Amino acid sequence: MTPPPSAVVHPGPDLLAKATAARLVTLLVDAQAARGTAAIVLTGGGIGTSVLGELATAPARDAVDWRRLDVWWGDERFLPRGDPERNETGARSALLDHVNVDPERVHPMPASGDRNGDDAERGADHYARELLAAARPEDHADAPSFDVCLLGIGPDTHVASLFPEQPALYEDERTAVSVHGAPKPPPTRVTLTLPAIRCAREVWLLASGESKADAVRLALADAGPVQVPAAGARGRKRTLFLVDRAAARRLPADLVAPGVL
Ligand SMILES: O=C1O[C@H](COP(=O)(O)O)[C@@H](O)[C@H](O)[C@H]1O
Repeated sequence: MTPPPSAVVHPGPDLLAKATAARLVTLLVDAQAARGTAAIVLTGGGIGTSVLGELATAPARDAVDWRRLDVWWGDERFLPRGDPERNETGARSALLDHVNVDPERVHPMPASGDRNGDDAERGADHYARELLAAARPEDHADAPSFDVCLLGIGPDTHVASLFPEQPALYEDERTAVSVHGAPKPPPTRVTLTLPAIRCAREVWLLASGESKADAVRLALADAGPVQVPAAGARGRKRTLFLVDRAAARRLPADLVAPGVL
């Protein structure tokens, strides 16, 4: 059974980003010690990219063997490679350009105009095949058992590019799909599905600022994932909400350590 989620509240966005980066160093070092390699799923968005920036300058960052890290993305805006709005572009300039990753182990999602042209559907199928090729028999799934999947939360409760009530949320087989008509620009995207996200040992949901307070409350309530996608993003071993005070403002007191809010 999937363990229930828990929440850690930090005073503000800066400490949230720094503390999450420190937590990531420990998780990746532990994963490499246990299994030889580690696999992370990156997110875009404001706080997600700040965490990557903090990881690039974290004092213990070189305790991680960056050559033995597999890097995946939870979603991507289907735009040309190098477009500043792509999550990949943000992750490269915040972190990946500053650490010694093996380019063969970095798996960006498809871009418009690359080998699949402007066909986001074909691009998503290609990504699903890459995930399948990386899965090992012991994963018992069509995607690897990522050590950690980072996800930002939108004010509408979206995670990755899974927006409330959209068809991608009904997907129970494919691990990556295209999204058309996303309510947040750009309208065309590629995203991991909930079954792929649930392959992760740990899912960390990041939220900062008052505009996320209702979304965080709903994501921790017993809401259905079609209405509240963040409520469906759960890790096999652990689901952690890493939030700042403003984003935690509407959480029930029993979910927050005394004196934190
Ligand atoms: O469009 C997206 O938005 C979410 C959340 O972004 P934020 O700036 O509100 O934190 C992000 O997690 C997702 O990866 C991205 O494509």
